[in-house]
Amino acid sequence: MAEEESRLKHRNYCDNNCKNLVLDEDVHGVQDMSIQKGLKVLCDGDAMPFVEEQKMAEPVQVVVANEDDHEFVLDEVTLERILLQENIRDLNVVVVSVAGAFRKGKSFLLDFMLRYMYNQKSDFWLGGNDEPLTGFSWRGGCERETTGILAWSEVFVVEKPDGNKVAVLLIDTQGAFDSQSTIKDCATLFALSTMISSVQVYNLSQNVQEDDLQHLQLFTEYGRLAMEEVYLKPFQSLVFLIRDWSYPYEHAYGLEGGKTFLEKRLQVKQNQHEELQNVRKHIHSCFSNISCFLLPHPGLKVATNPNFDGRLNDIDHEFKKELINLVPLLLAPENLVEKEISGSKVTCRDLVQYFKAYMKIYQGEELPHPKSMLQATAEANNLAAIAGAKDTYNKNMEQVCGGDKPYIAPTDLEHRHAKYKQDSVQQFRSVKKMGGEDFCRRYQEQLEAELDEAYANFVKHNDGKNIFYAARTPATLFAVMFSMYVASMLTGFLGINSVATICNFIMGIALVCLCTWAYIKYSGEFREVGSMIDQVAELLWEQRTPRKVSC
Ligand SMILES: Nc1nc2c(ncn2[C@@H]2O[C@H](COP(=O)(O)OP(=O)(O)OP(=O)(O)O)[C@@H](O)[C@H]2O)c(=O)[nH]1
Ligand SMILES: [Mg+2]
Repeated sequence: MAEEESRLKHRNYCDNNCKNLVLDEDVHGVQDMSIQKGLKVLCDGDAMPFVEEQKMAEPVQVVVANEDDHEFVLDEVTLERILLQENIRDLNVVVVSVAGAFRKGKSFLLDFMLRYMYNQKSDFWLGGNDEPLTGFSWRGGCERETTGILAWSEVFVVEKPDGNKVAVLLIDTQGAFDSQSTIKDCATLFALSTMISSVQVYNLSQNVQEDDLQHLQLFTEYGRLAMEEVYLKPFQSLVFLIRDWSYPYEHAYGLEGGKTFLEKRLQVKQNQHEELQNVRKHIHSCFSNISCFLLPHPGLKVATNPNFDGRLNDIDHEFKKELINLVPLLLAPENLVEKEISGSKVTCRDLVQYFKAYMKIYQGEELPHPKSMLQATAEANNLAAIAGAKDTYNKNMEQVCGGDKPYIAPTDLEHRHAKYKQDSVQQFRSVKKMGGEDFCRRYQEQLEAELDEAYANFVKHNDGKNIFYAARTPATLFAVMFSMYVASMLTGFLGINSVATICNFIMGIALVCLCTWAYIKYSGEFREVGSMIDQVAELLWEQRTPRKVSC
C-alpha cells in the first residue's frame, strides 16, 4: 500500500517536472500531425525510475512563407504558445538553428539533435539501428521541403554544469536558393534565424566556396541593418558545417580538421584582393565565435535511395562516428550558448518580443532590397552611366546659359537642349553596361526625364536674366491699374457708379500689389507673397498674349 502511494507520488512529480515534454493534443491541435511515440525514460528518480510511453512534440511553423507575394508572417500565437509555457518562460534561452542552401540535409541533422535532446543521459542517444528518423520533416528528392521557419514545439530544460537551468529551442529554416525564392526571401530568412539564434549552423556541402562567403556576408549585413543598435559583434556563434567532406587526408573530419581548414579559408592576407579581404573581415566582425566541423558523406543509401527512412543501418559508420562528436558539441550542457542581445542574456519571454520586433522591420519598407549579384551590378552600371551622361549635358548647357552667360533666345536654348540631350543619350548608350537591352532602356528613359527636368531649370534661369521678363509683373499691374482707371472714368461719366466703384477698388488692389511687389524685390523679405503676385501677374499676362513656347 505504502509502496503504491510512493509510486503515485513519484509519478506526479515526474508529470509536473516533465510537463513540457507532453503536449496536450487538444490544446495544440495536433491530432492529425504525426505523433512520435517511443519508450522514453522521463526522470532519473533516485528511488524508482519509471518508463512511460511518451507522446512527443512536433515541428511547428512560426514564420509562414507566403508564396505569391514573397512575404513572411510571424505566427505570434504559436510562438507564444511555445515560448511562454510556464516552466520555461523565465529561463535563459539557447537557440540552435540550422540554415543554408536547400536540399542539403538540414532537417535530417536536426532530427539527430532531437534524438540527443531526448536521450542525453544515454550513451546510445543516436537511436536503434532500424529506427526511422522522425521529427522535423525531411525527405529525399530534388524539390524543397522546409518552408519559412519551424521550431520544435518542445523547449528542452537543461541544467548547465553551474547549476543554472536553460531552455533549449531548436529551429529549422527554409533552404536558400530554391527556385521559388528571391534573394530577398533568402536573406530575410537567414538574417532572421541568425538574429534570433545563439548558435547558427551554416550548413554547406563539400567545401566553403567564395560565393558561400559572399552570401553569408550579404545575409548577415541584411540582419545587421535591421538591428537597432549595431554592436561590434551583433551575432553569437557561427558553425560552418561542411557536409560530404571528401578531403580527410588534408583536413581530418571533425572540429580539429575544421579549425585548420577554416583558418586557411578565412585568413586575411596582405596581398589579397580588397574584395576577398572585405568578405572575410565582415564575417569576422559579425560573429563572436566562429568554428567549423567537417562531416563525412553519409553513404550512397542516404543520398540516393528513395526508400531510405533514416535508419542507422543504412548510414555509413564514419558519418555516425562524427555525428556522435558533432551533436554534443552543439547541445551538451557544458557547450550550450545562451542567447544574448545587446550584451545581456535573453529569456524565452524576451525572445518572443525580439522576434516580433525583428519581423516587423522585415515587413516594413525601410530596409533596402537585397538583389542578385547581376541585378545589383547592372543597376550600378546603369546608374553610373546616367550620372556620366547627365554631367556632360549639364556642362554643355552651362556653356550656353550658365550663371555668367547672357540671356539667350528661348528657341535657341531649346535647340541646344535638343542637341545636347541627344549627345548625352548617345554617351549613355555607348557605355558598356550589364542587364540587357530592356533593362537599359528603363534607365535611358530615366535619363531623358532627368534631362528634361534639368532643361526646365535652365529655362527658368535664363528667363530670370531677361529684364523684360523681370518687368512683366509691374507692367501687368500697371496695365491693370491703367485700364481700371479708364474704365472707372468712363462708367462714372455714364453714371454707372457701382461699376465705377468696383473698377476703383480693383485699381487700388493693383496699386497695393505693385507697392508690395516693389518692396519685396528690394528687401528680399516675404518671398512667398512676391511669388504669388508674380503668378497672378503671369496668369493675367498669358490671358492677354498667349505664349507660343511653353517653358
Ligand atoms: N549527401 C548527403 N545527403 C544527405 C546528408 N544528410 C542528409 N542527406 C540527404 O539529403 C536529403 C535532404 O534532406 P533534408 O534534411 O530534407 O534536407 P534540407 O536541407 O532540410 O532540405 P530543404 O528542407 O528542402 O531545404 C535527404 O535525402 C537526406 O537523406 C549528408 O550529409 N550528405
Ligand atoms: Mg528541411
